Amino acid sequence: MTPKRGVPAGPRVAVIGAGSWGTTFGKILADGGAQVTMWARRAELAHEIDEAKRNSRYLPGINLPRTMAATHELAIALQDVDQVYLSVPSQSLRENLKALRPLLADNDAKIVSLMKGVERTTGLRMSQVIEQELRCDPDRIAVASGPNLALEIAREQPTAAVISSRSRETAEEVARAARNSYFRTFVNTDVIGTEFGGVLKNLIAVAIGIVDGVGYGENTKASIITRGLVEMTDFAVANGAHPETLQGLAGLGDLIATCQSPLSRNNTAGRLLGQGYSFQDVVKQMQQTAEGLASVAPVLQLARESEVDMPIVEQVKMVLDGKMNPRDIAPHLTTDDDTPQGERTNHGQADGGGALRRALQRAFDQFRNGGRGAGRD
Ligand SMILES: NC(=O)c1ccc[n+]([C@@H]2O[C@H](COP(=O)([O-])OP(=O)(O)OC[C@H]3O[C@@H](n4cnc5c(N)ncnc54)[C@H](O)[C@@H]3O)[C@@H](O)[C@H]2O)c1
Ligand SMILES: O=P(O)(O)OC[C@H](O)CO
Repeated sequence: MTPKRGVPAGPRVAVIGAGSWGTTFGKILADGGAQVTMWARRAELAHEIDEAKRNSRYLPGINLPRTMAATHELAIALQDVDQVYLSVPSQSLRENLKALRPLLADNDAKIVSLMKGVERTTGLRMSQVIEQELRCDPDRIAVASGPNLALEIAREQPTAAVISSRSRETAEEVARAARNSYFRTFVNTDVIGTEFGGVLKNLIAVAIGIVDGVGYGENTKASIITRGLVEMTDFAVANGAHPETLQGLAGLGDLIATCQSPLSRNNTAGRLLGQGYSFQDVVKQMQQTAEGLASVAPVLQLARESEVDMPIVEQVKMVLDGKMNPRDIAPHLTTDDDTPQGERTNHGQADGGGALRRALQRAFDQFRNGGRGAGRD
């Protein structure tokens, strides 16, 4: 790792994971004045970023800031850091945190998740996995989300995102570091809604990719996006989120970007499925992380537990499992083929307010438990 030239005055930060999003976020932070050290799994990639200021595999054609350093040694990346940003595939987060934990034992740095998946084996959100593995105060944890296609941001196209933490102070501290002339950050304290927005839009983007691959047009896609937002909101609210969060950057905003863009890996994976490739072929062809593919099953499990209908996500699972012809996905946008269903526009009204009622019941149970429980953030 070379010494940093013209060391900036901002916070010292480490970014764990040097794929397309980790590297782009490192650039956002460095361009905002932070002292950034990237950690890459492969020594050659760390060397390329550190020396050539390029990441040719994940961000071809992008020049990285001169002040950005990189290493493949975790201990070096984490030395005296104020903030740690995590950007590895969601299914590998837990194993990575086990390696981080001893190195962060004497450090109360803020920990920020940049990931948009849930853990397949537990159904936990990334901030919950962080809390468990690092055994740290949730007030130190934040998540970043929004319509954030890495390559567009690496090209410095103007973009907004939201930083969420149970502690508004933490959210603001992270938001101050993660902003610059082309990247603006808002804050909220709805960690559940912010994380689920990012997870769920991936699943709807897979559905959009599927119908695109089949050759259906804009009516089909608009129908899926609109009904998809209803599913996202019902699910998130039933699991403790605020409905407004799903109307914001981490919900609707990200849904639009991911469903519209050929840069989206989830959208691309769906398109291949729609063109007739099997799930195994799609996984083989994907060079980068498409989180939606691993999140479908745990999300549906959580949906069943919280009694939320997710007809679109159910159909994505059936296509992934080879149990539904992609051409058949669109006619099944409702759960009931015989009785016309109400198109409710206020969350929680589709089932007579059931989702809202369950969320209130959970809040009440938690209150009775003295604040302990799953919906703490
Ligand atoms: N790319 C985007 O536009 C974007 C935007 C917002 C959020 N995200 C989220 O960021 C997260 C990371 O995505 P990405 O786009 O950077 O993925 P990517 O596929 O571009 O990069 C993943 C990185 O993780 C590394 N990696 C793979 N397995 C690993 C393991 N077991 N341990 C440690 N490192 C491992 C890879 O070598 C690579 O450097 C995902 O959750 C994704 O949903 C991505
Ligand atoms: O490429 P995707 O599908 O992982 O989407 C990237 C970002 O999440 C868009 O906000």
